[in-house]
Amino acid sequence: MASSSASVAEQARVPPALPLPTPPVEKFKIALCQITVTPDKERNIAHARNKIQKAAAKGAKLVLLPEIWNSPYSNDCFPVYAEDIDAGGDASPSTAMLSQLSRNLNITIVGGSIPERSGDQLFNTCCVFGTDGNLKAKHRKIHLFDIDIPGKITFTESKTLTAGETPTIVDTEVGRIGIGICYDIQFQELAMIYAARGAHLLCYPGAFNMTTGPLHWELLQRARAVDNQLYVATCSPARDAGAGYVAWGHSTLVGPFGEVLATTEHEEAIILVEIDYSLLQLRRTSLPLLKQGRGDLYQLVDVKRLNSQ
Ligand SMILES: NC(=O)CC(=O)C(=O)O
Repeated sequence: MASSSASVAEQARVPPALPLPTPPVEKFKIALCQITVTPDKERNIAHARNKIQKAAAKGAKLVLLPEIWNSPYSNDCFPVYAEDIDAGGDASPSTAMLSQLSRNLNITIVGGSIPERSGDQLFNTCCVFGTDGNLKAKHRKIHLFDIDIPGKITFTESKTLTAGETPTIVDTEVGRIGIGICYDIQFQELAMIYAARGAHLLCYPGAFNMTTGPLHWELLQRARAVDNQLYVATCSPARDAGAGYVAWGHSTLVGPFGEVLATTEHEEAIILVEIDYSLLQLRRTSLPLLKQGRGDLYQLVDVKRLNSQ
């Protein structure tokens, strides 16, 4: 808790120019696997397996999957397709596959998201596996997708899902990665906290829709990247125009100047692209935003860190 001698803001203040940790690798290939999702869960798992193997064979050291890749994206399906990730094994065939592949292929996997059952609650959860096959982090979507755009789209994830309570930043063999799921990208403070904690890359598995997709998908990714001067990767399911929820697609990698480095349309695709972390420091030297922030006028407060002190 905050002591009386220092204000809450002073205690939780995030230094504007936290030194960037030295990443374990400077350059590597990331694969964004924009895959089709069907009502057949076994097929979805086998299909994701196949695409991850293909990506690794092409040299990917980090593979990113879409939001809700083992199930259709619907409140009716979440309870039916949900897995008990903590129980593992047969209780979570989707994450068992990711764990096995990350170990066998010696790659890091940011495993999109799947519906997770934990006791009597359901979450929209992303699992990160290291090259040893171990679960390094689990991010439960913090901001549930409850929106109502009249005549366009209404969706209420909170009908079935519970929101996560923790930002997730993880040290992997391919750098320090901050995780968000889809709607989490709308909330700039989450990305700012990750940047302040030294993230090199933000990964957002997402399934934007046909209204917010064209308006916000690329804009938000570029905004998060340019504001925080880091890489931002997104991965969507491929579009199925006949599905109840139609995904926008357009999985993308954005660089630390806000530049789109690679993207695609809405069909199935594996986007393979190089990340060069040496650009992070270069861009931050050219454009010293982090040093120039006016901490005397405004500050970012890391409430989670403050509460754990
Ligand atoms: N699945 C989502 O969270 C979708 C979303 O954020 C959107 O804007 O579309």
